[in-house]
Amino acid sequence: MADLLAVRGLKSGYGQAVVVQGVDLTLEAGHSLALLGRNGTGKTTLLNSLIGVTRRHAGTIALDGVDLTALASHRRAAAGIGWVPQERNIFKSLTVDENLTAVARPGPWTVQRAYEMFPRLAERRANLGNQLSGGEQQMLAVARALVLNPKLLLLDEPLEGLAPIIVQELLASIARVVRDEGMSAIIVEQNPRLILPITSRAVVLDRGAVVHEGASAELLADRERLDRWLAVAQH
Ligand SMILES: Nc1ncnc2c1ncn2[C@@H]1O[C@H](COP(=O)(O)OP(=O)(O)OP(=O)(O)O)[C@@H](O)[C@H]1O
Repeated sequence: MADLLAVRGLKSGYGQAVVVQGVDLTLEAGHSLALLGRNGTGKTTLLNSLIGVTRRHAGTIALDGVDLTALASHRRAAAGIGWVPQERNIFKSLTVDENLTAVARPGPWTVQRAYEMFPRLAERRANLGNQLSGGEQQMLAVARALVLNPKLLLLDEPLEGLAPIIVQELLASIARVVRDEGMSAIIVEQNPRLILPITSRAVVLDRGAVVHEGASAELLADRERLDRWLAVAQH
């Protein structure tokens, strides 16, 4: 099958600083990729480089056969990249329902279907964005990206800073979206044990370079690698 995403020799960063040090990355349609690595290894920078908000020094990025390399970020979004940054971009003065209907574009991911994935949002549809908890805001941010009907969803640490019970609920919703519904996605996450069970592929970054690429299930079972790259103590 042709790759949905093809990144070749990508070097990118901020100003003169090169953070992503020559990354090759591919993802087939219908797959989800866990992007792992210790703090400061360039996970967010790589994700931001796909949507085009960093400085590119070298390399190419193609989505579904379309070369995105020279495109501005809004044109990459129009080409099919749905981006949920760490800041959870939502309209705080609009209701949940308005947040979704304001941005929805035609496609399989309707507002109704987003509510099926995130039942808590359906309950909160009349609440304003600023009346939602952090976890609910994150659910709304993901749902907003979905109803844009992207070809590829980018989630940057969606579970960060959330209470454990909300982490489980959000993770279950993300699993429904990527594993059961086959939405192609790249998910940045610190904790491999949370994200590897719900993704099909895994990439580990170290100092801006890919040090491992493989099946998520394989990495989850590999204590030595988890410990070496991610310092996950396993007992
Ligand atoms: N806006 C920026 N300007 C300059 N340098 C930055 C900027 N954002 C990040 N960096 C630097 O780039 C490097 C990689 O940061 P990045 O946020 O991509 O790592 P990360 O793997 O996502 O880490 P974390 O898990 O802590 O979010 C770090 O050294 C960081 O200081």
